[in-house]
Amino acid sequence: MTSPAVLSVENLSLDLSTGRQKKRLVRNVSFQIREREVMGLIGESGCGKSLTCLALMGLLPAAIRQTEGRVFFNGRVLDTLEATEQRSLRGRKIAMVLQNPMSCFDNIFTIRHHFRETLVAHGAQPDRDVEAAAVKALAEVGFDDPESVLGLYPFQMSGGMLQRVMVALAVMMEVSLLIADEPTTDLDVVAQARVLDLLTRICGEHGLALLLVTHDLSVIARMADDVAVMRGGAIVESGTVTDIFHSAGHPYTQAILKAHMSLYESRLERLLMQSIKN
Ligand SMILES: Nc1ncnc2c1ncn2[C@@H]1O[C@H](COP(=O)(O)OP(=O)(O)OP(=O)(O)O)[C@@H](O)[C@H]1O
Repeated sequence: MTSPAVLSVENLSLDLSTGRQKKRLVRNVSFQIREREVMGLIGESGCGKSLTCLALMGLLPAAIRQTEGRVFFNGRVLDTLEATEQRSLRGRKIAMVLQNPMSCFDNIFTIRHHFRETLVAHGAQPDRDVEAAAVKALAEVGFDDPESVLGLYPFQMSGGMLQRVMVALAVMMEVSLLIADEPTTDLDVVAQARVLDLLTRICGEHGLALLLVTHDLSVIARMADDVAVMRGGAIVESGTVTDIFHSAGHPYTQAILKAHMSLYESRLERLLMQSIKN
């Protein structure tokens, strides 16, 4: 029996509207993510991946609006919920990990303050045992000394550490859906592997669904169950990773798979494979 959809996006369209400019940036995007499923979203730069994620979080820039379509979260239409209920749901049940996590933190407040504010923003009592919940979540995402992390300011932490704090906030809030928008882009390879391992482990242990945006097809091959390919604001092809990678139907998907092979099926990869075998 297939598990129910945590997120269901139906014909989502997003339009830019400024004084002079009107433009459709995302058109008729539809996909579903089920419990415990990892869905990859790939596509060329500027095709609308991040805007799609921001729309799901209710965080679109002021000039961009959702003009068509509906988003269901656990069977409930997000748009028809009261504004406060929507805000509460997004953040309490849906969390996002960004490529540039610094933009999500305020440098003048400690990590402790961010944990406290997140809980309070979603209706918890400020005197609840924030400290214990935060320490537990920070330990879960691999911090050896979580108590001391609570006293740090964001500017004292690396991008990889702040991403782990974002995942810890999601763990503490017990979200059901995590959206990771290019979580490895700004990291060195060791930190990349650490973040991907962390996402895999946390999603597995907590039964989260994951929407993973990346340009890296190896990451999709390794982590995702399904994949949707975007181009020019629309999804041109979607299906299981096995189906799409084995027999891509759309010329754009075929082109990116071919480009990936020519880039990475390289001498370096062969040498690495040999050294692993030896
Ligand atoms: N605040 C904004 N105002 C106007 N246009 C915007 C804004 N944000 C994004 N866009 C435009 O919307 C389109 C989609 O942008 P988006 O950031 O979603 O692309 P993307 O697929 O995530 O790209 P990348 O892979 O490079 O991150 C682009 O043409 C971009 O220029």
